[in-house]
Amino acid sequence: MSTAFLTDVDLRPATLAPYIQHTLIDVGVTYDRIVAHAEETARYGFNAAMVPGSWVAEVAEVLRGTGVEVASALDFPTVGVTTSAGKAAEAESLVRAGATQIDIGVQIGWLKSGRFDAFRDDIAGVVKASGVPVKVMLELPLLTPAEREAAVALSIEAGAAFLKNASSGQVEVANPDSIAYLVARAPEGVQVKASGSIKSFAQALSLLRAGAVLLGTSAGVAIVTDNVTEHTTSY
Ligand SMILES: O=C[C@H](O)COP(=O)(O)O
Repeated sequence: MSTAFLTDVDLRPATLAPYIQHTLIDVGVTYDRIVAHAEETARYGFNAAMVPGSWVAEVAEVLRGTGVEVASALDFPTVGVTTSAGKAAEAESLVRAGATQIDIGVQIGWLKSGRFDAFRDDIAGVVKASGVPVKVMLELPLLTPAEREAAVALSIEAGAAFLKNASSGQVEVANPDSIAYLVARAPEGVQVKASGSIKSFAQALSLLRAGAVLLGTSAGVAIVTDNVTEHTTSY
């Protein structure tokens, strides 16, 4: 995915749609809501519909033939509670159901306990079992500087396709500094996804300018229609 458009003169909210992963991971999501979300994802031309694993098959069915990706998140929102074997098995079943990308919560408790091999192998197990691009949710604000360095290096070693600053806005409001930190450490072939309370076109643009190539947000429609009341237009 290229960010060449960022130098274009035609920078409008709608041009960001292909960079947005349209997210709906709420408790109690119904069939009607999930189908509407999938249809909306295709209608606005978002990169992917990011949905709970339990609805992946239905979303894949709606999006069949549209070219829109189907993404899901493992061990989320309960980050760090799922076993490695459970994650790998779930990853395999999500891909069988139609997921083409997987985001995963990582075991930062293991990292903080010095269990580096276990931390890496937990991610590698999902990479191997899924065979699709895996995005690692690093929860950067919860890590010390040394833990951040280790988490990034171990994720890359494990085969992560994307480094992601955080799983949600409860952990971090996505910001250009975190994205630049990850971009500076991502080798060729590894990219950066921004996530966490991305609510406005201006904020989205600042994250892309920092080097993110994907934005995970539940406010995709507001961003691409620039229908966000709280932001002051400064782009
Ligand atoms: O990766 C996606 C995030 O969970 C999006 O959630 P949010 O828009 O509520 O921050």
